Amino acid sequence: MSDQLIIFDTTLRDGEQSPGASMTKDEKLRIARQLERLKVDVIEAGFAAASHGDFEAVKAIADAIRDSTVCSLARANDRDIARAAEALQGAARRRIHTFIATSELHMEKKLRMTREQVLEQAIQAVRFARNLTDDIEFSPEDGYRSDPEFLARVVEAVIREGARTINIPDTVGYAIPELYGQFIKTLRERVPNSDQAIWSVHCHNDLGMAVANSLAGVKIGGARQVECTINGLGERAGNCSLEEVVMAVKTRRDYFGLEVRVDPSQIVPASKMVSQTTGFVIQPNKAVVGANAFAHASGIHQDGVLKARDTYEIMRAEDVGWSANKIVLGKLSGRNAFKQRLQELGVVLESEAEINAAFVRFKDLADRKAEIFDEDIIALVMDESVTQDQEHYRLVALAQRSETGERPQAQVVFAAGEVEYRTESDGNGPVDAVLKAIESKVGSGAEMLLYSVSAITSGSTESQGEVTVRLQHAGRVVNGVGADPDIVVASAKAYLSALNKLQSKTERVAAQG
Ligand SMILES: CC(=O)SCCNC(=O)CCNC(=O)[C@H](O)C(C)(C)COP(=O)(O)OP(=O)(O)OC[C@H]1O[C@@H](n2cnc3c(N)ncnc32)[C@H](O)[C@@H]1OP(=O)(O)O
Ligand SMILES: CC(C)C(=O)C(=O)O
Repeated sequence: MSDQLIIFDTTLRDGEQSPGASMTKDEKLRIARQLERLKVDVIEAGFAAASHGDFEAVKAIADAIRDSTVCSLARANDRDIARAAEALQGAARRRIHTFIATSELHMEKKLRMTREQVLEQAIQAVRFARNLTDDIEFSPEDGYRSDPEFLARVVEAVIREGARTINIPDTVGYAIPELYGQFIKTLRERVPNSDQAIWSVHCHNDLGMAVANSLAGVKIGGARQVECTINGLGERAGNCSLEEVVMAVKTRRDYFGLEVRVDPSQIVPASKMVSQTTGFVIQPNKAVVGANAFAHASGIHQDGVLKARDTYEIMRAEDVGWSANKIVLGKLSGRNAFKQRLQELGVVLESEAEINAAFVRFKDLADRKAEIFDEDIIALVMDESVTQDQEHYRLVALAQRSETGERPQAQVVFAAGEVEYRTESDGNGPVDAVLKAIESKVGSGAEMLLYSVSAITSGSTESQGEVTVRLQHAGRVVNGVGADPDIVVASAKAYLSALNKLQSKTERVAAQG
């Protein structure tokens, strides 16, 4: 038996059957080119008989793709099969995939056909398709819920007619891995000409077992083709996810002993393209392609990964197309990850005491903010070095009240050396009230040349605000910077930081004479 596992991607056919995932011809063509870069063996481009648009999409893909086989699905009737063949005419390698349901339920209630009629229609369909092209795949729809004895008769007959691939779908995601694997194995043993075809699995994810079932079909059943989709897109709860099945086979080559042609470095680009095209967002904890798949947020894991990646990673982020793994700093992080990030940012803190003080402030910030970005750390360390060097004024507490139609009020407690001051004021806005309250006690007489606020971390209202205050007094100009998720607090810190600098300059001037 071959040790090559064929990857049959059906994102553009079964994936498109997800409600809301309909794609235009150009979108499908763009994804097909990415699937070719990914080196999937077969691209199921659509269902040519479904509509004029899908015919054109299958045709465009067949005309453009050179390195993967291009396939169209077709019901087991001449019209659908002829339409598929026509759309696929320009393909370098083409496949017609025809199907008909074989379970009692589907035959009786949906097709309203007897077993013998279904058997005959399957034979006629494959015979007709075989006259149009060599590469024919046959699927007994709802195969897993079909009577194995009848299923074996159908499969034997279509192989005799020239079907090269026999795909046994778990159409409604009812299978259990071990049972599905055994089902395929037993079926292969029952079909006398089974070795004249490649066996394939096509699993749906209704019970969340599509990948596990597909892998059992391979390992236990001996299937050598897996039908799958990018991001597990597909009818209802989706299909077997391509990225998971490929990385399982590659990562556990010791167990499966199989080769896949897929270039894993194209997985994440493909996943992003499909997500952006369909608007189906990828859950962060999705295996392989989720934003958190290679991210570490807790100190013990971060420490382990920094010392040896394989302590907590079984795959390399770069191998599947991420730029790198991620150490996400937050409240669960430890000193080692913090120090490493300082180093990466080129921030040099001289002593362990300085690092420890910055780390305490980092933990304090992390308690108030979900994720700490690089800019947060730089601001936090800058704040810290001012504090270490020259802190005379320190913010202790602050309260402010503003209401529509009322003048904002602020109460501030700050320390000047050993003495603590309580002060209050109103102002045009909450920031104005706070700064006026401080100035009313300090009486610096400094003129404010600049007040600016920026969100120093991207994306959300959770970001830290960074406030810069520039003061001028007696011919000297100083900048004070303060950062905090609350911009009124950041403003008070920035103002006090500028006052500290003014004061230390005053002291230096006084000392010099
Ligand atoms: C398990 C799967 O994913 S199967 C693929 C599912 N994908 C799709 O259905 C997407 C594309 N489908 C379509 O665009 C349309 O359903 C078409 C063009 C195929 C058919 O449209 P219509 O002719 O209007 O038929 P409609 O969809 O209402 O019903 C399906 C008909 O096909 C028959 N049929 C279903 N499966 C098959 C089959 N594999 N082979 C032959 N006939 C079939 C049904 O019995 C029904 O026949 P009836 O009209 O005599 O009752
Ligand atoms: C047509 C077949 C392969 C299918 O999509 C299914 O049964 O789920």
